[in-house]
Amino acid sequence: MDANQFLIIDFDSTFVKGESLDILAQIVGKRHPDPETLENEIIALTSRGMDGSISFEDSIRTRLQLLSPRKEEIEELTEILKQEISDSFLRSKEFIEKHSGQIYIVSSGFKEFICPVVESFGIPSERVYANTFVFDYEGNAIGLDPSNPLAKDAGKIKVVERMNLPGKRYVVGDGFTDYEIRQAGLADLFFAFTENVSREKVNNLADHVVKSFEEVLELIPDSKNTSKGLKVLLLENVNPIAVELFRDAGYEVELLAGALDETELSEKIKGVHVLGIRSKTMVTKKVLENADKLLAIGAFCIGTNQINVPACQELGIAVFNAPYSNTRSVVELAIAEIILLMRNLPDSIFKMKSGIWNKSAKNSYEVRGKKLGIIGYGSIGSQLSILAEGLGMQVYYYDVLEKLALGNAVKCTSLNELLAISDVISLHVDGRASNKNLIRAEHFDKMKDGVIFVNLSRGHVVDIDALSENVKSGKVRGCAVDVFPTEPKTNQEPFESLLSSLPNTILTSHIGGSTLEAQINIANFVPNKIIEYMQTGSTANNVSLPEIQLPKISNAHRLVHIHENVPGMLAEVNQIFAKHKINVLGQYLKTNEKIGYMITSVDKAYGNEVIEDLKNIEGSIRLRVLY
Ligand SMILES: NC(=O)C1=CN([C@@H]2O[C@H](COP(=O)(O)OP(=O)(O)OC[C@H]3O[C@@H](n4cnc5c(N)ncnc54)[C@H](O)[C@@H]3O)[C@@H](O)[C@H]2O)C=CC1
Ligand SMILES: O=C(O)CCC(=O)C(=O)O
Repeated sequence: MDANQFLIIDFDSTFVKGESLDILAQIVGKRHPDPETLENEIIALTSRGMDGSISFEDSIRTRLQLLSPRKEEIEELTEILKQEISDSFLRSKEFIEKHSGQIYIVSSGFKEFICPVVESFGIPSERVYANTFVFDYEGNAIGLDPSNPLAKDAGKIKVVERMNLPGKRYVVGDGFTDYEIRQAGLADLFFAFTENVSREKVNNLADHVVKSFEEVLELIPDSKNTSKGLKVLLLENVNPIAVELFRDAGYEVELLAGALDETELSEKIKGVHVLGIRSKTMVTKKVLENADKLLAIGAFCIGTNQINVPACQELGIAVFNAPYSNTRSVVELAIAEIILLMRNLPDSIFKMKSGIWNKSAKNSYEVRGKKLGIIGYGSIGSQLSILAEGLGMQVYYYDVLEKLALGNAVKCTSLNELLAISDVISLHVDGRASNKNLIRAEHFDKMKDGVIFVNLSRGHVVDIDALSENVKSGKVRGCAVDVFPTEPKTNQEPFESLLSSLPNTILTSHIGGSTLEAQINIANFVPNKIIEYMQTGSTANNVSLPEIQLPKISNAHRLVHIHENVPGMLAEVNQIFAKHKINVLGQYLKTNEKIGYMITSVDKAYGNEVIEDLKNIEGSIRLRVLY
């Protein structure tokens, strides 16, 4: 059992073999005129209270009135109960002692006889929630403390609500009132415990019916598998491998074929822990405001401009992408398109399909010796540079960052220099907002007459009207466009573009990265990064939070604290650990200009107070208990 798991155990007929008040009836019966009737009445009232056929409040009050036990009779009961501990609990004594910090007894019985029984298992009276007797001056129990919520119907619900345990809660018991905790949404699982008694009505409601405490322990989910109950929403038809990987790791996965618009996604995102998208889904501020559970976003592509990354950063949401998985596919398409356009093939193919035979060398050129200008010399641009050189092209490039020239490529010091020199221009910048209309009318004016123009980067980077005008005028002799300012959300939606009827023009449906190889690479890469992040806190390769990759520490508990990057955070967090006598085994903090990301491994389980204290530090953004 891990630090964020808690067991809530019933006492009567669960921790001990019988119903305490039934046993008490036998003891009290020794001084009663009609012991048999008393016993039968008590047993019947117990049973009807336990299976929910009368209210618990009525059941306990009537039983107490009938019994009126004396102090020494309660002491006698305690001694009997010590001998009546359920066999499987006795066998699990070592486990209970070891994890007693996470075990609570919640019973409608009485502390007076429960505490002495469970304390021998290391469970102190503070973790026993039960009724207490009210005694008269002669030591007779005349009632029960009415202010205790357990004296009333639905008492267990109130108690567990107040306990506010910070993690997974598992209820073990044989009665309807135990199930009610789960029904109220305050427990993750309810185990109907049938080692001593089996109540059909209760069993039917349980998540698991168990014959022993060992069975409970076997069925408690491995909390290191932090994915249990977590929801993944995958959009835009990501490869099924991703679905399998998340399902294998225990996530609940929903896969949709298309993208969703802002309104649809704002609704759909509620309750989702991990969102997977490709390039079309816009993760806007509004979507994030509705993302009540979101911990991570996977962009199953290179570009992340469709995601409001700064907002994710402020909310402590990790954003992962696949920075290299489809690079080669885009480069190959760019090469293919450059060759096709240099040979004027789109028009020749069209003519042939229309029944026109036109054997001609007009407007048909080799790529060898031509000048290729690459705008954006990142992963794609620089790989295109190598392949194009292999075909005999002379490569020129322009980038806003200082980039090492590969092979014989020549760096241009300005965009205008590149535009003026190139026979072919290929765009490979990222989709940052400032790149909107990076290439517009004034830039086409600066290009050579008869230039070939390729855009496989992002639609908004080129002014489509200007491109269209320049193709029509012949300034641009041919163009290939894979990305558009507005793209259909699904394959069922129609596509319209100004460019559709232009000569020597290749239009593709944003398929630069759509090869089987690339999609398989991405579908493996992104889920694995996210699963690792969810389990260990490792942010390696994410684009929103500071990056930390961690060594595994065994026999430790780990939590993640994401906070505003303000002075003194490390000290404040560690003061809290010191205050609670928790020893730090490993700690990693990395900051960027806005936030700090801190992972701490500690030597022992921490309770709600620690978590609350950490959450209450001014500037805390998010606290995740990993294990
Ligand atoms: N059509 C498709 O299916 C695909 C499209 N892409 C697009 O290609 C883009 C580039 O991908 P990578 O090369 O992997 O990214 P990258 O980040 O490695 O390279 C982008 C380069 O562009 C440079 N840059 C940005 N703005 C610039 C500007 N205004 N002028 C000059 N240089 C500028 C950057 O400094 C960087 O070196 C992606 O961001 C994505 O939008 C990526 C994969 C598939
Ligand atoms: O394959 C896709 O859906 C998008 C590819 C892309 O544009 C990217 O990787 O940035």
